[in-house]
Amino acid sequence: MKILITGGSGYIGSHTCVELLNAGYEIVVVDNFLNSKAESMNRVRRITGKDFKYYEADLLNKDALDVIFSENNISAVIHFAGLKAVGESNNFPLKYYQNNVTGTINLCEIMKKYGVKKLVFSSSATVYGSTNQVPIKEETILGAENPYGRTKLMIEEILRDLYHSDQSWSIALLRYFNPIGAHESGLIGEDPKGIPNNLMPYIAQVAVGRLSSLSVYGNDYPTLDGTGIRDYIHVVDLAIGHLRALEKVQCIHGINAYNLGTGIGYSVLEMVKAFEKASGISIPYVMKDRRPGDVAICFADVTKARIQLGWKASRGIEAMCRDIWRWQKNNPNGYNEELEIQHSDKQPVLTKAADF
Ligand SMILES: NC(=O)c1ccc[n+]([C@@H]2O[C@H](COP(=O)([O-])OP(=O)(O)OC[C@H]3O[C@@H](n4cnc5c(N)ncnc54)[C@H](O)[C@@H]3O)[C@@H](O)[C@H]2O)c1
Ligand SMILES: CC(=O)N[C@H]1[C@@H](OP(=O)(O)OP(=O)(O)OC[C@H]2O[C@@H](n3ccc(=O)[nH]c3=O)[C@H](O)[C@@H]2O)O[C@H](CO)[C@H](O)[C@@H]1O
Repeated sequence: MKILITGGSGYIGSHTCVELLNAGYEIVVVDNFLNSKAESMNRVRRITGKDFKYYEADLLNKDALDVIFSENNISAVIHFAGLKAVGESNNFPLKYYQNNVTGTINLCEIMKKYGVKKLVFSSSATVYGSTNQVPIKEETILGAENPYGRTKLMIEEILRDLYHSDQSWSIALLRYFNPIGAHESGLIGEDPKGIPNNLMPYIAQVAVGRLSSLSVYGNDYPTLDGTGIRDYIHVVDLAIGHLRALEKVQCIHGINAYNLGTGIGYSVLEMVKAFEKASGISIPYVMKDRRPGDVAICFADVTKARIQLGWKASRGIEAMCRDIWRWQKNNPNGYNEELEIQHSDKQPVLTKAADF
């Protein structure tokens, strides 16, 4: 029995592949490589010493999904595949609804056809909108502020309807806070296309000389130093959270949302200092106006995941910064540096990468 990982070549997916393989699971990956490189799959093999199949295919192509399910004995799905850039989603909402929502509906239809009803879904703290009640509990009223966030909210609703129509489904909705860091091998990590939107990849690219200085968005928030506070979580802790959620959906029916964070908030300037300490490199920054749509403080109440999944993040910001730096230093241009990509186990191309 195999676990299908959609979007498994991406940042969080590749780290989860490592943890699944290390825990003895057999996996199969589907990704269209729209926002990732196949090289991450080679790196996962290098880290784990284990082999697995991956398919270059798009969730918008239902026939391709059908082939994947027919060729593999899949018992459960971890569904990462989706577009995730907030700004881009404002400019191209249809692309986001099409990719994220239709892609998920296609996946669920094929899962249903093959009687696979165990699903772990990548949701986001973005479904809490601009709530200012912290720590944020799962019961907080939901409301997203941009098309990306609304795709996550809609998918959560669709999955709730699906469960209510057929209670033999088991679904975990994992609401990630701010995933950062990299595998301690330095072989896989976050490799954003273009200029990073998010804080830590931006800082890492300043450190490695790809960008000149960080813009700090707002120093007049009601926080200790005026800068925004977030709940940063090490991507390996997050990946392990998926294993616990997978175990949960394998033994109970139902649909449940879980916050995956540390429960601790750090400000932008605290993160800059922590990164400087871990890397020994000074990060020049300039204060700018607030970024539209940002909240002052956002961190999770993680009690539910601790009690119901038996999961708790264990890595602190020192480890997060150290591991980002190791990844960035060893791979200053992300996965682009690898000249030769071996496709030994790559499955036939089932569809071209989406061309919206
Ligand atoms: N990274 C974060 O800060 C964060 C926070 C909250 C939630 N999430 C969610 O977690 C998931 C994974 O995020 P990530 O940071 O690893 O992103 P990522 O972009 O690195 O990984 C997503 C992967 O999905 C693939 N993909 C996208 N659309 C596809 C499609 N239609 N068919 C096949 N493959 C497709 C991409 O090529 C990519 O490899 C996403 O759903 C994202 O919305 C991420
Ligand atoms: C607008 C945006 O992308 N929002 C996404 C981002 O939220 P977040 O805003 O929580 O993450 P982020 O990494 O973009 O920003 C973290 C903090 O750093 C600040 N900052 C960020 C970048 C920078 O160059 N300078 C700077 O000061 C920012 O104002 C905030 O206070 O990540 C989340 C991950 O859970 C969700 O996916 C959000 O939808």
